[in-house]
Amino acid sequence: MSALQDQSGSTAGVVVSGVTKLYGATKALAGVDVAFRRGVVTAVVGANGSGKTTLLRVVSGLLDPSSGQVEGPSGRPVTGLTSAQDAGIVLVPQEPTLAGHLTVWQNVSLGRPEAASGPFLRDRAARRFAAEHLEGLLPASVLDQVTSTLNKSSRQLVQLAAAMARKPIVLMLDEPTAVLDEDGVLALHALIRRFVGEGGTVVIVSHRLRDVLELADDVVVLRNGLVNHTGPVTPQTEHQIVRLLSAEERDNRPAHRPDRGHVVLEASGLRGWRGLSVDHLQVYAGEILGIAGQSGSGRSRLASVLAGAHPAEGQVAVEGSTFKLGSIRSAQAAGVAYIPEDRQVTAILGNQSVSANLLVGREDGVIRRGPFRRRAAERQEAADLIDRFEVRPRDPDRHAALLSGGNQQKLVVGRALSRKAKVIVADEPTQGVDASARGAIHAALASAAAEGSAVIAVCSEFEELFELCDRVVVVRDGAVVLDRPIAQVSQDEVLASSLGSHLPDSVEENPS
Ligand SMILES: Nc1ncnc2c1ncn2[C@@H]1O[C@H](COP(=O)(O)OP(=O)(O)OP(=O)(O)O)[C@@H](O)[C@H]1O
Repeated sequence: MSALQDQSGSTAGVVVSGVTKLYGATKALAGVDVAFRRGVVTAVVGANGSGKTTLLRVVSGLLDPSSGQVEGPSGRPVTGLTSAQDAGIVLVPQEPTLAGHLTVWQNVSLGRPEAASGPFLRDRAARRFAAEHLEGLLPASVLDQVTSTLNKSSRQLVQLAAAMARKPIVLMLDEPTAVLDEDGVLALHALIRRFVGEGGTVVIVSHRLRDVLELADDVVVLRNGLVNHTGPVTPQTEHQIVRLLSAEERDNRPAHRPDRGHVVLEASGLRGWRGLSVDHLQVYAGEILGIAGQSGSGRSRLASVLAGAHPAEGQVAVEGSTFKLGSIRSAQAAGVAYIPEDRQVTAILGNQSVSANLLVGREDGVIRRGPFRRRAAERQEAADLIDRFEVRPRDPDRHAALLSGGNQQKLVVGRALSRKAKVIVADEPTQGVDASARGAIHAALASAAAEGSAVIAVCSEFEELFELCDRVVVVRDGAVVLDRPIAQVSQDEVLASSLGSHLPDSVEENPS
């Protein structure tokens, strides 16, 4: 960290002056003036598409601003990637940039002179170098693992170790906690506190209010590419942010659902895929079943088998008819809609329009009459979905790749929920979306259940689990270890069973 201590007494880490960024007619940044202080964590919050990622990319030299300028910690202007790197500005992006086929130690050490001789890594030195930077984030046992075999949370922590290995003075984090499990969040928070304690500057983009309130000293709220509010985090901040972010007052509570109906999905004897072992699971019409568990527990594996996205032994039936496990097509034909976890990789057709992404695969009477597609009806349906799921900008013809991360996610969710499926399997349905869209997605899942669908949602956040679901199953080591109505279980019990630990007797006697 000597680079940090070498800095002059100035309190300004980064100064952004009059920065605009245009993408054709879209003004992603419309004249941003903001300073990120040294020794301080600044949270940047705002609705999906408000310009947060664009601001981080401009500051870290990945994007040239259309006008305005950025000054780094030494007071020198940042004019591109190299000058940002020279200024010690390091970005950890939303989408991981690791080389999946390399080991963890190779990814952390890549490009570091301390670990190389010429263009080649010195294996022992590089491994030692990587181990130092991984400490406190992940156990040393992962050093030799091929990075693509790690779960998302661990990959994100490797990305963070690789960023710290670049000896940053300014650390820019774009949604770092979106994919982290609870341990990962704690490790990240500890690392950030240490780093700012030594004089570093941290800028963190996050949709999780918890990050802002627990971690940040300053907060910057962006709205439509402009700074809408900036100031210290105080006890009033939570209320202020929620008010500033919700475009309109909305009732986020799910609609009332009737009592659950008949069995819609029934799984039995599921075996395989890294120890998955579920004897029997039923999901009923009108209910939202939450799947909880630690990262790596098998919660996402179970969801993807139920959705036909991964083969396994055993059977899954929808209203009595089995479909072919491992065949999404067969599951879809049986009435299953799937919102996968890695949606930007597996679900977005980047070079297709927003409207094509929303309507892909739709063959129902709204869209088609006999052999003909109904173009006007298609446009209307796409416009309705854009409104309902708050996709921004409201442009059905825009390439999906040009949307912000949260808005791409709304496309995948909107597509799945518009099909009137019998079963909806949603893996982290609100990951990365803003507070307002989160409410819209919860309401859409609740209304699908109210109309008789069986909804299955993988929830890593307790808040979402308890707000959204009627029943919870907890998965540990590939097996269901708890299955309970949500009204009869406490957060402590869910946590304890996911960890395989026991609660003190007094708590076990009084669940809820
Ligand atoms: N390469 C691009 N081409 C065209 N428009 C873009 C491009 N990248 C971003 N935009 C647009 O710029 C605006 C700001 O996007 P940005 O990714 O900065 O938002 P964000 O606040 O990070 O959103 P999120 O919370 O969803 O990640 C959006 O309207 C987006 O559609």
